[in-house]
Amino acid sequence: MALPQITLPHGYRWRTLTKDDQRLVTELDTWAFPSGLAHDDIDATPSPLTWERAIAIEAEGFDGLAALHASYPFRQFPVPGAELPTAGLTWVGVHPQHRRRGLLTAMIDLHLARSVERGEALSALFAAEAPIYGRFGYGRAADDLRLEIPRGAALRDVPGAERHTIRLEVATREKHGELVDRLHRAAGAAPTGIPGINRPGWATRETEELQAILWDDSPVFREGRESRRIMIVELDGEPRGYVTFRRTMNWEPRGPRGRVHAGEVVALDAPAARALWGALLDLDLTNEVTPFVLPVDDVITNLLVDLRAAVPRTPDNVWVRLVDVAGALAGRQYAADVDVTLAVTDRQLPANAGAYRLRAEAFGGASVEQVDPEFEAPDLSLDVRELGAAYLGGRSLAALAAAGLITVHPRPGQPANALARASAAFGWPIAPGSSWVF
Ligand SMILES: CC(=O)SCCNC(=O)CCNC(=O)[C@H](O)C(C)(C)COP(=O)(O)OP(=O)(O)OC[C@H]1O[C@@H](n2cnc3c(N)ncnc32)[C@H](O)[C@@H]1OP(=O)(O)O
Repeated sequence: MALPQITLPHGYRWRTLTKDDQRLVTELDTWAFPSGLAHDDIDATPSPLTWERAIAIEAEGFDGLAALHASYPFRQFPVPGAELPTAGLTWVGVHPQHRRRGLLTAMIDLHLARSVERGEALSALFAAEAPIYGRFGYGRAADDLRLEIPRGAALRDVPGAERHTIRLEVATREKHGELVDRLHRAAGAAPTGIPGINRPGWATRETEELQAILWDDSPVFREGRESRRIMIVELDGEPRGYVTFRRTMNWEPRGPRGRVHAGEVVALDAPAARALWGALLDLDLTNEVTPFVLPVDDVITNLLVDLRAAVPRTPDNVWVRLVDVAGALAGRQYAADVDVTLAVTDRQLPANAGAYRLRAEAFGGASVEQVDPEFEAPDLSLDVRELGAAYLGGRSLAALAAAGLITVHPRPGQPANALARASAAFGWPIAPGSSWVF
């Protein structure tokens, strides 16, 4: 497929990539993200890339690649009460010799143009550095929770947890791939068991490449940790949840100080979650459990008697950009009835700029109509970046307005507060978040 016409700075040209370019990609990638690993070791592991979505930049008189970006084709990216085709921007890197010349800017323009062509209403990403992507219309849409939970930390009781049993095995795709995929999807589709109330941002590994990298267990990437293990919680022989983990050992004068590095902690209901966490917090020779990323409202926040002792931190998780504002607004559900007109600015995608009247029923259908702001005065004015931040339901429009990032236009004689109503509608009962970094 021909690339859309996006101009590069003088002396640079676009280059498509195939899997035969793996070494070039590794060389550029280790310039952008310093790594002590040998290139042969990196190339021996599966690549997560969907090659036809990986685009590089070459420079005149320069060996190798000057820059690279790619995206994952998420066809079912969860948004509040629905799923939307989404381009998961990833592997963005510019060789340090070519930085700050506008190559990232050109790559984002190309990425957005291709996303429009493919009909992807959203783009989502994890940011290597938080200040990079706001200028391109991405909003910080979700946070995640990092914990360091002391071994044996007291947990609240949940009736029925005691009926569960625990199985511990070495994790392999052959044995656990189907189970993990099924439970992960089910936990994202209905984290509270209420049909339709999903976890926005809970991306699944939709491609074969993403499945392959998930299960790869090359020793060079383990950093002294053991091979990947899995703990499965069962009720009457039926799997109800799992956690993947690796332990490290540390013998200190006061005794063993091992650590459990938990990958993904997933359970279908509260009793299963209580049983799983109870077992995870009770592994011999360890004194701490560090889950990788958890949703900020994960059940563990309410099960732990002393959350403070687990030193909670909440860095940014998924960033979201609306590629098609009308399609994205109509493509999610809302938590309250709403009728609001939004005036949206968008520097990179001017076709998005305009006024949109959004009408939706709580947890039902939504419709969006582009209107003439001359005749239909907007209630709120905001940039596409703020819309991205609020889109998954994890960041309140009212809080963004309180920070001066959204302008509210009061309507004379209308008592209802459009900001409060829109804020309630854009929220969602379950916090957004992805359980893995893409
Ligand atoms: C989704 C992902 O893959 S996240 C991974 C991102 N990659 C990395 O962090 C790897 C290391 N860094 C890099 O490869 C590069 O420095 C990049 C990709 C961050 C930036 O690439 P560049 O080609 O230098 O960016 P470009 O020249 O287009 O800069 C565009 C603007 O962003 C700003 N910018 C670029 N990088 C950063 C940063 N890390 N922090 C803050 N601002 C930044 C520039 O100053 C510039 O601002 P201006 O328009 O006001 O002048």
